[in-house]
Amino acid sequence: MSDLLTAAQMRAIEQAAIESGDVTGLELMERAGQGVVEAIFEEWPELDEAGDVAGGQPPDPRGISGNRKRAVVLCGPGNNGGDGFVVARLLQGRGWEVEVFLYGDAEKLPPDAKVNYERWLQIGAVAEYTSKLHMHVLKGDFDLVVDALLGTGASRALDGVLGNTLTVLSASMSGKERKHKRVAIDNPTGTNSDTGVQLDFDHVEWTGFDADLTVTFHRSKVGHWLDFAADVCGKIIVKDIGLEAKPLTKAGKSSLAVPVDERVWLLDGPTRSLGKHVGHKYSHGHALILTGGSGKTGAARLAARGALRVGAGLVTLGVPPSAQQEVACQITALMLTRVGDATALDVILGDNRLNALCLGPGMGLERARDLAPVALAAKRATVLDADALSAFADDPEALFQMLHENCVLTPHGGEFAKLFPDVGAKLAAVPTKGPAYSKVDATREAAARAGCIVLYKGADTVIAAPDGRCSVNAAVYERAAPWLATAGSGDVLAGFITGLLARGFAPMAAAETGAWLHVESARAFGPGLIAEDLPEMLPQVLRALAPEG
Ligand SMILES: NC(=O)C1=CN([C@@H]2O[C@H](COP(=O)(O)OP(=O)(O)OC[C@H]3O[C@@H](n4cnc5c(N)ncnc54)[C@H](O)[C@@H]3O)[C@@H](O)[C@H]2O)[C@@H](O)CC1
Ligand SMILES: [K+]
Repeated sequence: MSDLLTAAQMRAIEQAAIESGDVTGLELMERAGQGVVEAIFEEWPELDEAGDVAGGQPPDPRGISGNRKRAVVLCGPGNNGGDGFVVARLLQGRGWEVEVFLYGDAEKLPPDAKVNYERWLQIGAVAEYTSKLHMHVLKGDFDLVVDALLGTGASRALDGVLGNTLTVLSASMSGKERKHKRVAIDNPTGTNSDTGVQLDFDHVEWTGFDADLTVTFHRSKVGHWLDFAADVCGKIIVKDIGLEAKPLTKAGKSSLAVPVDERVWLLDGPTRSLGKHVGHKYSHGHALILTGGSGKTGAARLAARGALRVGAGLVTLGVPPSAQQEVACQITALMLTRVGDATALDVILGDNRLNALCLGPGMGLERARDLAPVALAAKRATVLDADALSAFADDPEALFQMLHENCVLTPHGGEFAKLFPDVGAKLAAVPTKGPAYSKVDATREAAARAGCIVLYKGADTVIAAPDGRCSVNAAVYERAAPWLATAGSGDVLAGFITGLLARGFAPMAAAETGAWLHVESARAFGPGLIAEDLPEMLPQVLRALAPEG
């Protein structure tokens, strides 16, 4: 999958293509409409029978309409609506019966949309989009409903006519009983294409357009992978509309978000190690994972198992004396060392072969506060998770001052909001104007402030570096793994990242690769997963990726 674009980036690319004279806006709109129609028939070939009419040919004027497929196209007031008029015309050209509804004032349509509105008027009617529309659709025996109401220009709260109708339409026709398919053009109305967040609407159970398929153009948009949108896009198909990637300026490029895929592992996963002696355990690094006290060591043990499975040569658990017995009884391939306090840790870190640290899982707030300064002063690649983040909730600045560029912070939503309260508040706010602020923006801002990698967890995990690099590891669509939301799963993730750091992965690559493998391990196991299973699935996942690795 290629870069993910914001609405502004997409507009800039379109604008540059239009200004270069290579293509007109009208041509782009035609290609967009064609792309949607192609995607519909690729996804549902059965819809292409088009009654008794050959694809692409005008309908038989004798009108044997019994078998004709029927579509409702809902058009909005902008260019997304313009795409809808193109789709209506092309479907009709393939013999479909098409009903078109317009939300908004035809006189105020932007120029290209207006042209396509008028082209449609030559061959069909346009009805007003009213709050009663859903009744019509519900009663009708339609094969397809096309949402061309709002696309990348959706910018504010929905009004009652738009919101109520979409809610009733979606809510009353979900599930298998529904006969028709639903396609959203560019993004389902009710979502913001930058943030994936649901547009505001004063309705308790507001759902928006719940699509089976979302057809977008040139590149997928960031919002397709984040938040609520991932629940309602159905499936994403990206259609080429003849735009080249080049017009993004250098500044624009550095603000791209990229999706994480198997390349993060394949790049150097199978071979990455520290020294020339690939076969030696120290050449695969040595991770130190600090545990909590007696009765609280499970989380760190999970992390340690993850670090070992992902290929760290050695993994040692740093335990307080009170937990030594407990941990010793539980481990085999892992090692154990006493880390009673900060002084003890300082001594242990005199061994330079300890090249990656993990602080946080089950550690306890007090121990985390005590040990973090020494651990961070040692300047080893370090993962800070769970208690190592919460320990600084009252004074995040104290933590930021100690962090260095080889650190990876792995907060979930609650921890993120405590460490970066102003950023969290911006993310939670419902924007009424201006560009919307997404989880991508928030994670980037947090990484810049912390001066290290921030991995903001969720089904839509976002990973950012202080220099603006950013990637999205989304466990949605065909990668959905809802069973990953299980106790201890985050500890294993911290362990994966620590193990990769020990092997010499750069912090950003370690975070991306760890997050990607985490989801793959969950998918390989399937429902019923518990955190202990995640490290054990890794060999299978890695074998499938690089059998010789
Ligand atoms: N610009 C281009 O050249 C192309 C644009 N394309 C299509 O154009 C879309 C973007 O077009 P626009 O920028 O016109 O944006 P949209 O068509 O998404 O929406 C803009 C219109 O909706 C109104 N609006 C925004 N939020 C609203 C709300 N909550 N309730 C009611 N009305 C609201 C705005 O006032 C404006 O009239 C893309 O998503 C894509 O589908 C494609 O045709 C490809 C080419
Ligand atoms: K739409």
